[in-house]
Amino acid sequence: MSLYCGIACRRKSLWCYRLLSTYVTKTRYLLELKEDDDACKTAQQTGAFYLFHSLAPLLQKSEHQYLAPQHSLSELEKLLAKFGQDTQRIEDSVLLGCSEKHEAWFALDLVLNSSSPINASLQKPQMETELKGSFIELRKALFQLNEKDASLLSTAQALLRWHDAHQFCSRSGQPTKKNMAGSKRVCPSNKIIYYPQMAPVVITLVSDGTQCLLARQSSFPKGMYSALAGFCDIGESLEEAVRREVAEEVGLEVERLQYSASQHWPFPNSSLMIACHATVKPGQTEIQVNLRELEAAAWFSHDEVATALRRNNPYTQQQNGTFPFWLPPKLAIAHQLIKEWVEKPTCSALPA
Ligand SMILES: NC(=O)C1=CN([C@@H]2O[C@H](COP(=O)(O)OP(=O)(O)OC[C@H]3O[C@@H](n4cnc5c(N)ncnc54)[C@H](O)[C@@H]3O)[C@@H](O)[C@H]2O)C=CC1
Ligand SMILES: [Mg+2]
Repeated sequence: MSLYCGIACRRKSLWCYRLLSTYVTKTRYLLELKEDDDACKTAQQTGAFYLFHSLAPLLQKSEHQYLAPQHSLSELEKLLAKFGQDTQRIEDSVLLGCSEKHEAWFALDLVLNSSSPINASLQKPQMETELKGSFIELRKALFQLNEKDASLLSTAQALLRWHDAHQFCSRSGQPTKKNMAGSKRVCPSNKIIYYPQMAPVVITLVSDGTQCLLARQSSFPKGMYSALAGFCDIGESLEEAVRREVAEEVGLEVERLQYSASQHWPFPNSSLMIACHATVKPGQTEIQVNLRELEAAAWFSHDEVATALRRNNPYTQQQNGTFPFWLPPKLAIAHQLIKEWVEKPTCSALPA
């Protein structure tokens, strides 16, 4: 689908209108909202707001999944009045994206960044009653959201958390000021601009050609195994980070590496998960688990992994008290990486 968006590009003093795709016009519109506070404020008039309470999104339960309700600006203004807050609070909201029809989406945390104290008579349970929903920890709800809501709420939580943690300039100690969209903060005294950041993390599915290596940390839910993951060190390339993480965590050297996909991951802070397949050197498969980082690691056959991917109810404890081997849910990039390997076990191709 494409349309004339009215964005003009100047070429030799002539304005020429190009036929731009819906995606391009949407992207340009969002860029304008990030750069122009007035345009962003105007977008709030027709925008939709997702609400949070101390970084937990407002959700409504519907059958086996959660839905994230949206509120219009006028609904939000009425709610803020009921909660004893100034409508000025709306300026604390952050821009998340927009629909194809340029309805902008925002997120506002009703508690964080709040300069006006919350009406003591209206605490969280009363707010939930008023909002006909519950504020639920994103970690608990993420896998019961549809893909669009999961992605929007992950971005929202990451941005709201970043703003909450960057209220002051690390150079001057003065309060920083958020732009209307929330895409940056500026220190008024020295003009330093702070942008939201993500930490790069490599996640690698190591294979020996026929089996794949999965590991678990003691903090994982019982029975769950995943691919090896680790934060990139400063100065490292992606390839170097993969080699180091695999060596550190399971004492193996990887030889071949293939990029698969990436994903924003909001926990515990904001990470960019970069997923790769890798193969170990032939005959070098003996694992030496680093017990400071992992609880266990093991090689799994193609059949074992394919069966685990089909498992629906992973938390069910077996009669002997153990939990069945299961894998991260569909929305996690680890799941996609493992599924890719099951469908094509010889993924890894490039030298590491
Ligand atoms: N979306 C997905 O499918 C998956 C996501 N993950 C995420 O990957 C991330 C990294 O995995 P881990 O094995 O925990 O990493 P890791 O193997 O690097 O170990 C974590 C340790 O690294 C250090 N570290 C270095 N840089 C850090 C930074 N920027 N932030 C925090 N700690 C840092 C800390 O000492 C920390 O305890 C986790 O946050 C986890 O949530 C992990 C597996 C699957
Ligand atoms: Mg790790």
